[in-house]
Amino acid sequence: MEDVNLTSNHTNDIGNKAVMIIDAYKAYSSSIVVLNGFNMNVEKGTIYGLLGPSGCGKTTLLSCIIGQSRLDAGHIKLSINKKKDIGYMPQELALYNEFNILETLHYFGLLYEMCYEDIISKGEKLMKIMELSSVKTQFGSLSGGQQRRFSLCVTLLHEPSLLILDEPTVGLDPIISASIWEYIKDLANCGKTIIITTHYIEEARQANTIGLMRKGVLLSEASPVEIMTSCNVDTLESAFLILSQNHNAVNTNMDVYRKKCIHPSTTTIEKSSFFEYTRFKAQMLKNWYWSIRNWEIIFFICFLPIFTVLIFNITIGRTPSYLQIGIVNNEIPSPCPYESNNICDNTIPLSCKYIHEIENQGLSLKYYNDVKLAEEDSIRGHTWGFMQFKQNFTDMIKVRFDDAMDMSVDDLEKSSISIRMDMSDFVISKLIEGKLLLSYRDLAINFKSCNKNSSVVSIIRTLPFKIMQPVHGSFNINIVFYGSAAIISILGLYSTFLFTALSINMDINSGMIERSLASGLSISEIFLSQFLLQFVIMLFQIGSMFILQFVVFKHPFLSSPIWPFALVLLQGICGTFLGFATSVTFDERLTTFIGICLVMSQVFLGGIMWPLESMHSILKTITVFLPLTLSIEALRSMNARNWDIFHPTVMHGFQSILGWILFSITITILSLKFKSVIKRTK
Ligand SMILES: Nc1ncnc2c1ncn2[C@@H]1O[C@H](COP(=O)(O)OP(=O)(O)OP(=O)(O)O)[C@@H](O)[C@H]1O
Repeated sequence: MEDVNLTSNHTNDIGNKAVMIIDAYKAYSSSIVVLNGFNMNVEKGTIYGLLGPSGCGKTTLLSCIIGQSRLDAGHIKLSINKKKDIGYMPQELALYNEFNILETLHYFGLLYEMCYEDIISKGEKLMKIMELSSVKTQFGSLSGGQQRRFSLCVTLLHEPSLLILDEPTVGLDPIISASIWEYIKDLANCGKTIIITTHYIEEARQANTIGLMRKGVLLSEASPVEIMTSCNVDTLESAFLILSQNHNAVNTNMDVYRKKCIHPSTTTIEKSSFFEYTRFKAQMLKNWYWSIRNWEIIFFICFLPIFTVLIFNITIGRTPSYLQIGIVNNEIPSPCPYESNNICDNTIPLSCKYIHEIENQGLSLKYYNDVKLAEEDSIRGHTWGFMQFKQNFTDMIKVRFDDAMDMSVDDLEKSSISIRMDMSDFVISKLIEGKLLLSYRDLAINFKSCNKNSSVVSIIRTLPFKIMQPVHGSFNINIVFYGSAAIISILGLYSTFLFTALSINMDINSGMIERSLASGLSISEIFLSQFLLQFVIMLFQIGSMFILQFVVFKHPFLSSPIWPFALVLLQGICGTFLGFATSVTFDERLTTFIGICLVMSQVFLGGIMWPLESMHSILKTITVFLPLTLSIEALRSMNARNWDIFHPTVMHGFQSILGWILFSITITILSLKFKSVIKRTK
């Protein structure tokens, strides 16, 4: 919403006038000058018909009168100074299709600080006048004419003294239009002032005064009869044609225009206060109705993180089953015919003992008598590779480790296990490689129970490493645990961003925000109520993600839950503010693209797919400024390393997310200040 400049020396002492506009200027750009020295006077208790061709600036003018837009220069003086003394009916209906009539009346009534009984009695009276029936009917299911009449009911509900009606009869049949005009005339007789715009020029004959607007100025302002008499015609349409032809519009000289705009514009309408409990309650009530009517969206947003965490844990990091490798064992006819696999039994060949450990690692084996066959099967994709034990493998390996220096190349070859793998799949080939090494390690462990001096044991003990307990983490390393912090953080930020941007955009597109702001609601109340709704959803989302991840799927969680929870909550809050910032700065489509960019960049550049350490130093510096990079690292460090809040890594994570929250708030404030954003794009 644009701010409205309020200067104290412009009082609303304007005698019998309800509205005075003095020397008004307004342009959207150098090519769209809408008001160019515009003057207008509306007497109290009269109907003022504002006429002009489409696009001449009627809506812009009305929006300046109600304090939604600001003039570039000039003065607006009103006999009233509070927004709630104005009843504004926008050109578009700007009401929720999903709400029923009672809910809509209840919302707007509360915005105007009316009590429930008052809302009901006045609402029913108006409904009768406008010939509308059940209050339980959904607004969206009313006919076009009924919707327009109901929109007028909403405008009249709080009995305002100044009514501003933007094309109230557009698209209505003549009978309904006539009944609306009759009612408007009754209101004027009761002392209300009405400004009405219409495309139907002849309809405006019923107004007390008519203002003919063209190219940013008022061509004439008088009673319909006076206008027709002065032009010597008997229809308003002809009069308008003559006046337009006589008017020599000059192209606006922008330098002159800018000089005019040196002095600030003024208006006597007050800005809505920052916070008013009743209006906030109205907004919360609206959010409640909205959530019930759009339960699918609420359900999706609440369960999106749960569903994703479930899928993540169920699908990623699991060991692929039925990984088959081929075995060619020239030492003994395959498969090994031994009943027991006693590791200490020296009569069992070493190849059989090793094959047994491989089976224990969950790999399935396919035996071949010929290397050629094993190779062909592997090329066709029936196995992930094959290994070959040579003849006398056990004997040769003993020699290799007892007396390797004197061995021939041929014997050395016989003491090796040849492995040929399908390396086209990175994950599976690395997994099989790891399993083969692990089965070798297990073979070694099992041998410990046998003769410790055996030469075979010495094979196992050839590596000069003693692997000790890890500093952080466990031997049972898992990609899912690595991604744990990232998945929670991305869901925490993205789902709140999505929900906020979606609901604010829906409100902007329906025109509901514009209409509510004209009814006195403040931007702070809109954001606060949206934030509260979002906060409740966020608590549910984060709570359920934590329970699933750390209780059900037992991801490492070494720290106290307070700081990790607080960090994810801040990430959610950041998503909410980013949602505000983008939805008030950009339109719906751009907001969607920004959301997608946010997730993609975070996934690919934020150290989620691959460690940051592998990135080019310039890219690494850039990624630090993404919303989640540092806070994901902080969360991972708290959970897996038990680092506290004072550790620099954790501290930087908190600082980074707080910085992004501040950045989003700043963008929101700047957008609201410099752009007329709480408006549908025309
Ligand atoms: N937010 C905006 N940004 C840029 N241009 C705008 C904006 N709002 C209106 N305009 C332009 O200003 C001019 C006046 O528009 P406005 O809606 O005030 O006219 P109008 O007389 O109410 O038209 P209509 O009778 O068709 O509703 C139009 O050329 C319109 O395109």
